[in-house]
Amino acid sequence: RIRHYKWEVKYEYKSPDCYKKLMITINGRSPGPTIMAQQNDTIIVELKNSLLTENVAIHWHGIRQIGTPWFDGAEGVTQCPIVPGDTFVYKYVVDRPGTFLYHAHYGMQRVAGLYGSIRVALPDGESEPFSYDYDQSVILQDWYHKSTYEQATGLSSIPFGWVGEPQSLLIQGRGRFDCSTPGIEAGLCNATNPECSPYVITVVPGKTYRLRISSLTGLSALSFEIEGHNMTVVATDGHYVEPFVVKNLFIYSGETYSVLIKTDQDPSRNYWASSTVVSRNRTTPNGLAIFNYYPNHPRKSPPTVPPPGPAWNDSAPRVAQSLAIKARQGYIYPPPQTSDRVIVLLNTQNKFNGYFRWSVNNVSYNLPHTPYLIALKENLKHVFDQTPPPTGYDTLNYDIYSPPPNPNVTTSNSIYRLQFNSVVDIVLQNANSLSNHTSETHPWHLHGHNFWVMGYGVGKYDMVNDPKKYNLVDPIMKNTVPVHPYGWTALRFQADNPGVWAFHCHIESHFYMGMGVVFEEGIEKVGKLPTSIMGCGDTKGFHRP
Ligand SMILES: O=C1O[C@H]([C@@H](O)CO)C(O)=C1O
Repeated sequence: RIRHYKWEVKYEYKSPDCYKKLMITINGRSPGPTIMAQQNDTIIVELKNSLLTENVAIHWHGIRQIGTPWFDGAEGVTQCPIVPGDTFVYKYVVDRPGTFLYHAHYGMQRVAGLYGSIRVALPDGESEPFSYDYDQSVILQDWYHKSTYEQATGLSSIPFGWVGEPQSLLIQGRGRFDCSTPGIEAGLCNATNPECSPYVITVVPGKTYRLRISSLTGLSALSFEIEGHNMTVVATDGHYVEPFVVKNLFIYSGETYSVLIKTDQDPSRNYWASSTVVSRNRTTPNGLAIFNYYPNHPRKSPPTVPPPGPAWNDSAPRVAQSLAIKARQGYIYPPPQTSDRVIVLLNTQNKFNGYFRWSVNNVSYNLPHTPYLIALKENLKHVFDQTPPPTGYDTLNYDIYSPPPNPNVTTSNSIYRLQFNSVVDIVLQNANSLSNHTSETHPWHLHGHNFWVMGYGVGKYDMVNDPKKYNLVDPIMKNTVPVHPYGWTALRFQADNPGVWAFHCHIESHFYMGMGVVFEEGIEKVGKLPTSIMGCGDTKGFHRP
């Protein structure tokens, strides 16, 4: 089956949290339309860029793009940007059932509202290993009143202008900023605007709901809960999880979870659904939606105060949740028991020529102007640094509990070239940032693959002993995974998807500040590139037949 979408991307004034600002919409909406498909369908999205003065590119987050690496949507990696006025056609197969996402992958555009979800159902005749009566998707987001241009300019200025904590948290595109905050210009914030009335999840008593919860925050790690209701986690990133029950779900930018919720509480009232910032000293109020028991009025406020959420600085329950996620019995894809190569990636905040940057093994990442996929296929060796980036750091002497001793780094656009079909282990090692006693949570997202999550640990990764603790039996497969403060996370994947794939921190400002790497595998197996991805950098003129 072919699912054909026509999207127009443009700026519009919106008030998702009652405060009026420019937002990027798809066909007038943010979140954009949900792509509904069945496994093995072909998705065609005809995207018209009506942003007037701004390029665009859209990444299909969690879709592996097998055989179509040129439609991954990572600007600078797999395609040239789509220029204003142009229409670009994405065409790819959704090869796995589950919940996935799409979002802008150009500059810091995602945080302007250009995102949505993809829901892929099982083929006819197949059924899920759990049952439910209703199925609903909710995207969590954090929201800033400064434009992405102001944010990006601050991040790349001296003195450094940090984006700061978000002004509000959105649940399915709706949040609430306090319009009586001092200093707000008259007329910009209107608490009675229907655009910012809380999102309502209406439920019938005595049923089971599947809630597909995803996060596309720009910065925040979140805890999500529904007052008085437990949630049974059953899937993440398109893979079934051995079920476990939580009161609150920790979710990081780029992750998706399916949970089951029984509507078995007092049906005479409504309940709060709430998102709370964790892992950073929060100043943002909780995001609130209404979990509405039919037939109560959907706007009737619950009689209770919203749940405060967990303590922001207690990382133990977050690590515990990470450790609890295992592949579901009967749906286990056993990992290769050994790997061919180990790449350790030290995550640090540093400076380069006085600019704040994030880096991996002391190299801060810059995207080239000519996309790698085209450069590699056409053998344009001069467009990026051909020296491979470092595969580790000084594990013996580096103290992950102190700010970097040499805070200065280099920048590079070089890439890791992986042997086709080889098994690669990646160890993400977290450390102290430039501020004392601070280590942040970074959600890392890999394009083109699902990886096995082999293990998590606190402290410095031990090359000899920690691999012995890997889960070789039932590790979950995911596409996005957190590395916890002062901790490490180990992943394994098979380099079996010909193409060029980004791997980066999903915090929008951190990727913008250099927190990412790129892998190449099997470039010689990549088919003929479509000319539509060309036209920028050294590929100018390539689009002529
Ligand atoms: O990249 C970042 O910069 C700030 C801070 O470290 C410096 O202001 C912060 O919290 C980040 O995540």
